[in-house]
Amino acid sequence: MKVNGTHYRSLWWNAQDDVLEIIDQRSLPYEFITQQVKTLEDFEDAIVEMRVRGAPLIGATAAYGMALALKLDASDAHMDAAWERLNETRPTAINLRWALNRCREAMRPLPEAERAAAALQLAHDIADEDVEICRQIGEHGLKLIREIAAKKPAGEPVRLLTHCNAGWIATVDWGTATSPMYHAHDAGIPLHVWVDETRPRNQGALTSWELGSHGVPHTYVTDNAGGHLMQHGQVDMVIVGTDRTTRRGDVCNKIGTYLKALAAHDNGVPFYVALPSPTIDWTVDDGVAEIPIEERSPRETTHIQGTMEDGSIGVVQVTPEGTPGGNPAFDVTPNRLVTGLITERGVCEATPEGLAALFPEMAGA
Ligand SMILES: CSC[C@H]1O[C@H](OP(=O)(O)O)[C@H](O)[C@@H]1O
Repeated sequence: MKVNGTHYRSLWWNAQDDVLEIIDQRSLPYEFITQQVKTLEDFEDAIVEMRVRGAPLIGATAAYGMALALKLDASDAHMDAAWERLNETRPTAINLRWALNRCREAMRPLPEAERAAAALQLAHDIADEDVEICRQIGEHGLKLIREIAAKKPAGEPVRLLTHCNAGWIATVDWGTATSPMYHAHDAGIPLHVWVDETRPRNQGALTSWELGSHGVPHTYVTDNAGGHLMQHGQVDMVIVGTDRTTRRGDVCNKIGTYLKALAAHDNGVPFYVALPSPTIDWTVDDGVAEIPIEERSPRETTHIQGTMEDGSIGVVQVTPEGTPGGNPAFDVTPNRLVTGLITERGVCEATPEGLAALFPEMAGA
């Protein structure tokens, strides 16, 4: 999407320097900083430290990481070692494992001399595919928003709520949850988006940065405001992203998503999940029991980053010295609380049958 009028993807290949470039999201929304990712350690750091974040973007980044590894040493042993190192970076988003497996399975049969170029091309393909998948999610989500708009007086905005950042910077472009918003805004449908702050890393500020840059009206609210807004009829639809959705439609997403789903269910508010197919884990049924939930540093909860009075980026401690912090980074929303899944192939129920109908080649695998 555009940043100050210039189109960007969240990562891109710098052919002149033969290196991957990323937007360093640790500096957003305060500063727009790009970074070259040159070594495998750089790739690991970018994912672990969330310079790149969001399930699809993590997957695309990992694909470029494998390409670099094979450029350095195209042997099976080095490919497997790189697979292990990149797979260890973050445990929950399935796109990481999906991209690593897709690369390794494609490279294994090739002669070593062909692997580096083939892996780089595959990384480009994965990035381009993600852009198209997210665009298609936008088209299918637009239909849902248009249906709501049709029931409102002319000019009255469709009021959405979203959690975390499932935006264009969580993917290669468009975003997942935000793609329907951008498509609806561009189609002239009045919108207002309630943006959850999303502690502890405050990805809601990233969503606010994105929506503001695109001119989409929004309000940044505390994580705990969503239930109140829904109780008072202020939300027409919830759209969130996902880091891993099971074959029966259980949805793993940023911590707090489950609570939004409970509030939506209690208040009869449609709760939709924007779901690119690489984010479906076809090997898992029960998300609560089977999806590994990343436990991140307690410091992310006891401290918070922001812009200081002098304009510098600073970190302040919000708890007493020595207070222990807990930081589960995701939770799982059972499929019974999900109204529908917005995929690149259309919208389906959050059920095994719904997903199998859209992805028969995967469901039966
Ligand atoms: C389009 S996937 C976005 C997904 O990823 C985020 O997690 P994180 O910021 O920790 O990478 C969050 O769960 C979003 O919904």
